[in-house]
Amino acid sequence: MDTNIVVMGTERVGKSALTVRLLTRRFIGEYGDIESIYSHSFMVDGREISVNIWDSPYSGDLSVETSLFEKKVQWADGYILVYSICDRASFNTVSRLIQAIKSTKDYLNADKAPIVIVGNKRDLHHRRTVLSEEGWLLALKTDCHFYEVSAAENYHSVLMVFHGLMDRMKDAKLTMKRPLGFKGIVKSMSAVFARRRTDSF
Ligand SMILES: Nc1nc2c(ncn2[C@@H]2O[C@H](COP(=O)(O)OP(=O)(O)OP(=O)(O)O)[C@@H](O)[C@H]2O)c(=O)[nH]1
Repeated sequence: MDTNIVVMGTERVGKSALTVRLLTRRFIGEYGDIESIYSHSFMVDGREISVNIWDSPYSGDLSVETSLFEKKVQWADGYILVYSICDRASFNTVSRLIQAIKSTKDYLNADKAPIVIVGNKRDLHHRRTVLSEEGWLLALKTDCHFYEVSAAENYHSVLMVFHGLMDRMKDAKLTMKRPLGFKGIVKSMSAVFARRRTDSF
């Protein structure tokens, strides 16, 4: 059984660091800007769930009409929206992303979207510009889960983020949705790269 998760947020907030931490338990420091879809298996309630994780760079354009954004929203069963606690603009973007995902879902007449908000770089608390309370409040207002983590320092808190999302998806009975096989992944990726060649999004 496959389920799809997309990781979104502005540049340099640690999307790749979180994804790589989950997959390898390691923090390697620099990740480049390669866009990837990874596969990973989770045990949830004694059942193995195969998850495709799309580590996706920020396109800057959140309009519902944007086909790439719409494609990501449509592809995913759950969303991890990342900001850096040292970067207020990245927090504001997460707030806009939540609205954009919700309106895209409405526009597509699709199911409710399980979303987890992640404040990353918790180890840099001396440079913090976004309070934990602001993250909690945003989550409360938008009916999302919230975690503050450090991909640099800790594997378990990162694992909690993904498990938290899986639980929400299970509650929404979305893990039973359509499978996306390898062909589907390749198709999504080639759509992304085809668009990249013609468009600087
Ligand atoms: N101190 C600290 N640095 C982090 C943490 N997570 C990521 N970084 C650093 O932040 C920078 C950006 O991390 P990436 O994982 O590449 O961020 P990204 O969001 O994937 O960036 P783009 O690919 O540009 O969209 C790198 O230098 C990482 O080492 C963290 O938890 N703490």
